[in-house]
Amino acid sequence: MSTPALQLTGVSCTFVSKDDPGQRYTAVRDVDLTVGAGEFVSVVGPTGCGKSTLLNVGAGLLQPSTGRVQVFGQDLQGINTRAGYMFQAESLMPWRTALGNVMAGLEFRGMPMAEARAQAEHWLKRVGLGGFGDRYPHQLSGGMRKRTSLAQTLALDPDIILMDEPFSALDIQTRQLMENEVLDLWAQKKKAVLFITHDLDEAIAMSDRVVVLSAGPASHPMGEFAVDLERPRDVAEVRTTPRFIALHNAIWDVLREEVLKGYAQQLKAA
Ligand SMILES: Nc1ncnc2c1ncn2[C@@H]1O[C@H](COP(=O)(O)OP(=O)(O)OP(=O)(O)O)[C@@H](O)[C@H]1O
Repeated sequence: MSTPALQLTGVSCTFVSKDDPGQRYTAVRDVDLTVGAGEFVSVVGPTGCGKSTLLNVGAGLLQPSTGRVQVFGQDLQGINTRAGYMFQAESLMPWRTALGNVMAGLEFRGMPMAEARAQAEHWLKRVGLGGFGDRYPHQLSGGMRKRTSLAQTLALDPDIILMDEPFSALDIQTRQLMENEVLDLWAQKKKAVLFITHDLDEAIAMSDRVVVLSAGPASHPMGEFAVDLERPRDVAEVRTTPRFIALHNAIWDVLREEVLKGYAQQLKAA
């Protein structure tokens, strides 16, 4: 097997509790998680189980309390420079146009201005925003802002793409369009993707593999499912196929109990 793009081995993350600074809270414990080069892996799990924590560990934004993180076989030190991120929250700079936003990362990397502009224009076109480069974020729809973020991430040509519920704020139609766009772009370049979502349908429709996390505390993977649906896929159409439904049932069997536990914990904490 080739060297994984991202490998977490025995990763645990313990925080000082937000509610009681005298207490420690172990969000994830002893997590092994691998994303192969070119593989699309989704992580699903109940709310608050530690999905974003694992993504932040993979991004190098959070150092695990114990465990090892390797990127293409090398121990990760500091920020994961081979990864690009796309988060749930809006990440565009409101004072920059769409083009300016896409150019920003390239400029920060020291790319000459003219080249950065050409690259950014290319990527805006690729995500269907060719004519919108001069618009500011507030002049774009939510879906267009997400597309701009996508162009921003892809323009940097990362080997690993980390996505934390990137489309959760979108309406269902726009969301499915974006999901299909991501799959098209992914199929062309086959980057390693670690995709975090609450939405099991989305996870199955997009991925090669779905990893199910248990409810916290000390969350850990409790099931892993290979998604053997043919590609290319249309995320709306694939949901109606018998194989999708069978996979959904199998994964939901594992996930249901954890979602209920996670929900009960939230109620207790409220
Ligand atoms: N910096 C921190 N300090 C204290 N606790 C934290 C910190 N970061 C995360 N946690 C806790 O760790 C747990 C996991 O959080 P995380 O955001 O990773 O969950 P999640 O699965 O991504 O949640 P959601 O599905 O709601 O987005 C939560 O209980 C959270 O409160």
